[in-house]
Amino acid sequence: MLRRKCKAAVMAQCRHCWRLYQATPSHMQTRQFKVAVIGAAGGIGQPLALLLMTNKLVTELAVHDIEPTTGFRKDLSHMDTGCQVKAYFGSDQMKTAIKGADIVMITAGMPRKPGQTRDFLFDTNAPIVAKAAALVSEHSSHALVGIITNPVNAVVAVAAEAMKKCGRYDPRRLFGVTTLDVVRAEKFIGDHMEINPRKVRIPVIGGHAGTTIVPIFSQCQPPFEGDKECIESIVKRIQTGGDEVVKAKAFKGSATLSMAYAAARFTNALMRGLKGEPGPPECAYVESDATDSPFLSTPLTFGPKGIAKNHGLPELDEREKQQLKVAVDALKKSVSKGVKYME
Ligand SMILES: NC(=O)c1ccc[n+]([C@@H]2O[C@H](COP(=O)([O-])OP(=O)(O)OC[C@H]3O[C@@H](n4cnc5c(N)ncnc54)[C@H](O)[C@@H]3O)[C@@H](O)[C@H]2O)c1
Ligand SMILES: O=C(O)C[C@H](O)C(=O)O
Repeated sequence: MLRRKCKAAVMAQCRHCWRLYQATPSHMQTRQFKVAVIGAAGGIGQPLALLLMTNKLVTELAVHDIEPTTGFRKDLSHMDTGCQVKAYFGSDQMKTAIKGADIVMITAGMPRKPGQTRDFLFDTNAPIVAKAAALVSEHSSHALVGIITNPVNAVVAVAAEAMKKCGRYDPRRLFGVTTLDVVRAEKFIGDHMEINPRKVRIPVIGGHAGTTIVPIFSQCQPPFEGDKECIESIVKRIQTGGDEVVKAKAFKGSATLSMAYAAARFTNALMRGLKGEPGPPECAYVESDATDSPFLSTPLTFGPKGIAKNHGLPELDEREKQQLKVAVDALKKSVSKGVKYME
């Protein structure tokens, strides 16, 4: 049947002044996105869900946790943002939450306590990530997957192996979320230079733990103002930002609100890519051939299939080259640990 172009004008009422205005009929609106948050009832999951509810690109939000999510969903469902929220809980419902999702953000798993390293969480969190990754492969293989769960450096490799086992691994679609390192770098540099942190752009490459976090001050925009000692002290603060929060929260978890903010920024960048309207490059931990480490965070431009362009290593000064070398040695071990776990 030949389809005629619909010229119908739909009148809608402005919620502020009550005047009628011409609106786009719903069948002509551009398709927007279903995002699933796994581990949604947790410290990061709840504020992330809240931020995603307010993003106009998200039309369906699926919240899943092993803990009940019904009350949390009811709460979100009263928001007049135009995003429909659906709740799922228990291991059996994870697949339904994931089904048809354009983006799956995985934040399920244990956070660390003072004195623990992120690596300490591996045994608990690796099976959770492996299961979620396998379900994405089986039920929504086109989805872009952001892994927030620690230790990111190792569990992203776990997810990749789980997807390979299902025969559905696409390296353009799997990301370890390292945006919090970028957010911290921009904030600490902005404060130091007494400028708005939102005006700062700096690539933070490597991984997401201690010395694997490599902020590239030589490429900071606007150019960084400060001496070598000053750079060293801010680098150290970015690398230990997570420890700073873990210590301050004193056995009540790790970064949740700043992480939710960072994850919402990252999810928004992925959605802009899916729409074919990418913003500036964002760093994330992805399969990479830029160094000897099979995974590395570098600046990426997103597109309809995930990574449209991996910009690879930025230009590095001598100090940054040394830092990257240390990072790559550690990352190779973390990735091997993840791969071995899935053998
Ligand atoms: N990538 C980063 O920059 C970054 C930053 C902060 C925290 N993290 C990590 O994110 C993870 C979550 O942190 P949090 O503070 O939200 O922890 P949390 O304990 O508050 O929340 C985790 C949630 O995951 C749920 N969960 C556990 N197993 C699950 C499963 N099998 N299926 C579904 N849900 C499950 C729990 O019920 C809980 O609600 C931790 O591993 C933490 O280390 C990463
Ligand atoms: O430090 C942690 O354990 C959480 C997270 O990785 C962070 O950087 O804040």
